[in-house]
Amino acid sequence: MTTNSNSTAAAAASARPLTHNLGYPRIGEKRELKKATEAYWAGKLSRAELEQVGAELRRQNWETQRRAGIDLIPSGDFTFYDQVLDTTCLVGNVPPRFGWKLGGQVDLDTRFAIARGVRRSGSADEKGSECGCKNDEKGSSPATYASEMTKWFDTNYHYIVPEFRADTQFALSATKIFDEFSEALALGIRTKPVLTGPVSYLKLGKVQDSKNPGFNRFELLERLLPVYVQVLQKLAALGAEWVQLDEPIGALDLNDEERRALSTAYATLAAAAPQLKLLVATYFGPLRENLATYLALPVAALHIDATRGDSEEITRIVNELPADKALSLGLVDGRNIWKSDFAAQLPRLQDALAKLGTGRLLFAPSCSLQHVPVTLRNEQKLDAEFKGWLAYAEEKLSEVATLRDALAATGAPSPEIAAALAANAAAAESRRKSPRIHRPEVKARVAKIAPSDFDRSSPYPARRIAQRGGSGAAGRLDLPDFPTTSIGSFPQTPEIRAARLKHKRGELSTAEYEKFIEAETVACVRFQEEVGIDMLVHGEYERNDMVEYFGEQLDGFAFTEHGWVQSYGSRYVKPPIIFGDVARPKPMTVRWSSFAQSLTKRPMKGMLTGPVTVLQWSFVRDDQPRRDTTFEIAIALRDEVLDLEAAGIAAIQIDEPAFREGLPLRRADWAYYLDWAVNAFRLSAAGVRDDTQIHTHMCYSEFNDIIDSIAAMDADVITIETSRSNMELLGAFVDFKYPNEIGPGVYDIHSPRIPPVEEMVALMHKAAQVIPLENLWVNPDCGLKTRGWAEVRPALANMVEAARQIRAELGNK
Ligand SMILES: Nc1nc2c(c(=O)[nH]1)N[C@@H](CNc1ccc(C(=O)N[C@@H](CCC(=O)N[C@@H](CCC(=O)N[C@@H](CCC(=O)O)C(=O)O)C(=O)O)C(=O)O)cc1)CN2
Ligand code: MET
Ligand SMILES: [Zn+2]
Repeated sequence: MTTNSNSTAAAAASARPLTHNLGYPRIGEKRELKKATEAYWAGKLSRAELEQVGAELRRQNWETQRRAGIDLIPSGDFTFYDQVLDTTCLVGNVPPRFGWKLGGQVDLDTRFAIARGVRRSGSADEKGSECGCKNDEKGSSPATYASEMTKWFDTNYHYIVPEFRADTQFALSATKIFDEFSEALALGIRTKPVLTGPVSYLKLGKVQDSKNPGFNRFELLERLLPVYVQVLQKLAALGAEWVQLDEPIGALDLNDEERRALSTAYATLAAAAPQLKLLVATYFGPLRENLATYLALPVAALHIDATRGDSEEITRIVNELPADKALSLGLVDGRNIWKSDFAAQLPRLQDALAKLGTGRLLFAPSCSLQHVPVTLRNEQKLDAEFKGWLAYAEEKLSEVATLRDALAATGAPSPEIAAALAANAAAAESRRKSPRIHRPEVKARVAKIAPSDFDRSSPYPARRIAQRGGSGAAGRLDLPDFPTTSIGSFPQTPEIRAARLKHKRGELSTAEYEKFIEAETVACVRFQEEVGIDMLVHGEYERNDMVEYFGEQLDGFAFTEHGWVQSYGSRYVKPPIIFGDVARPKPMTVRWSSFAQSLTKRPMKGMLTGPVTVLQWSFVRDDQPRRDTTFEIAIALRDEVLDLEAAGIAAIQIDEPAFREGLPLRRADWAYYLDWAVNAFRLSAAGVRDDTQIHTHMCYSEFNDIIDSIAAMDADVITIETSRSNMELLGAFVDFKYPNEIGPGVYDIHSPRIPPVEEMVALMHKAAQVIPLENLWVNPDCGLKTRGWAEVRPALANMVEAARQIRAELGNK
């Protein structure tokens, strides 16, 4: 059996740095994992068949990485849902409400239950019923709601939030990490198992303990460490040589206690498993004031993100790294799809090599490759020049190996290496010089932005009168008190997705496809009228995704066929690629908004995705600041907003659900971001007349610390997600005295549950205590695209009834 530990020896012998990888996408190049998982949930695939798909994906991934020239290949990075959830199962931290008892093994169905909740038996678990935005799948029984889900750092990936209580106990409760190591070993690959580190695990979770709400979860470290010790010892016994522990919290603001927890944890772990080489990985940002702590951890190697670090810090690390430690340089960007620029990297690497020597240097991508698509091989439709600029996961691994080979070569490089370097330089040059990237007219428009372009003509109180009337005058919109509306999308049924696929394949003409979408839109408008909603939406049936759809219509964006990335569980996104200056060749949404408005006398809300969200959910260019790209998008959206207004649309929603996610990981960097992000939104919105109502929508909570910036966006109406937190979120809006109109969500769209009228009335009462009555709207938490009609019909009918009751009780008209 040839195992990869031989390559460790080989590397030492030939004195070249080791290559390794932190994690590989598990979804499969054709989304095999999604299809199998959803089939299993639907009862169409057996547990054994699902496990078989998993095993096959792991085998392929390991083989791919070996072929690419990676010495230390990860295991344990595969997961059927989420790697943090896998850690929860490993350490037996299953929340008590799932009825699992410490001492047993956590099986696959319990994993899925934690992630998705358990419904009352008998309710269909259909494909479209998963949560749409962020959170849990509260089943009909309160004992079985899912664990919360939240954003993984500043990515569009969501992890399952660990829950802690004062009485939480841990025990080794899953064999997955051992099984996968042995599985790979049987294939001749001695992998490097990957675990979420204990301190990040605690930091990224939250206390859910009604008896001890103020409990400090770091007190659990002592109880948690023995399980990690057991895991490490068992891995060592199975033959592991290296183990990777992810502690990405190094990129966050940490307090002294958290830093101490890192020191304590690794002192314990290193002492308990002296035969193992521990590699602690941090990524997504520089270490700053956490640097000394990480440098002092008693481990074999420290991995840092060299694509997001600052270069002075990296130089310091190279110079100050203790002699008993190796440095893993994450030099190939795991968060973007661009090819590396070797010429820019090699000098710095040569310097690191000269200082550290081959034995103390490892090469890797910056972070797990789960944030990029699998392989470029299947992209048939990208033109050769453009494709030549890109690297997905598989290609990034080859880059790591090439960089190592180029550096390890003594004397003249081999012809292969020389050719690889030349090809890389040619690609970089072609991209730098491409006329497709630079559009002087776009840059000229950005340069011409005037301070007044960020401001509406009048302040909100005057706009309010123009829009909704007041002081005896009628406004442009005839709305009752507590107007009802929805957030935009209606159910994206399998029929709609199937029709779009047929259209894409050329099996359905554009005329036929549009006729089909029109019919769906008509039905949606009729439904909203019948149920009695005041401000309508067209349903967004024509959209595959709220970002990809705009990417497909804007210049400067490319879209891919297979560029899927996991967003959460079995839900994936295909982020468009922003490669050049952004421009709008023609109106994007006017056709559908006008069509929908023509069907009804009620106001039809135009529906756009905001500049920050488009940026945040795309792969972005790395040759200009994010701010500049966002302003280009904002100008394109501004033109669209004005076209909608000219087409007679009286209310336009500009969604910014990723506004919070875009916030830098370090508080010290917030002010700069908030300044340009707010301005980008204002630029997109401010061109309209006073009587055109601008809405925005956000569905990721925790606005408390940025509420003043949200107010500064100056939307006339903001709809936000609040129902799950029982309106807790509104606290921020009260303390701050949010000046404009607000629709706090009263219907949790992440759940298949139909909210009863009384419940929504009660939520409105809560909101009415803290928000001026005349500012309140009634709406769901988010769009309805992931729900089914069977739930949406009665839920919206109940919502309208709730608004009627509130109006009768508290309203004037
Ligand atoms: N970009 C983005 N990020 C976001 C969100 C979002 O809406 N968009 N919401 C938040 C939560 N994240 C989410 C991410 C994905 C989905 C989601 O529903 N994804 C769909 C894919 C959406 C899509 O692009 N659909 C395409 C392609 C659909 C498809 O798979 N078609 C089938 C065939 C159709 C069929 O028969 O089902 C195929 O190609 O094989 C379309 O509708 O055209 C999925 O994984 O199932 C929901 C929420 C945060 N981040
Ligand atoms: C993730 S926010 C979604 C907003 C969008 N307008 C929708 O309703 O789907
Ligand atoms: Zn939303």
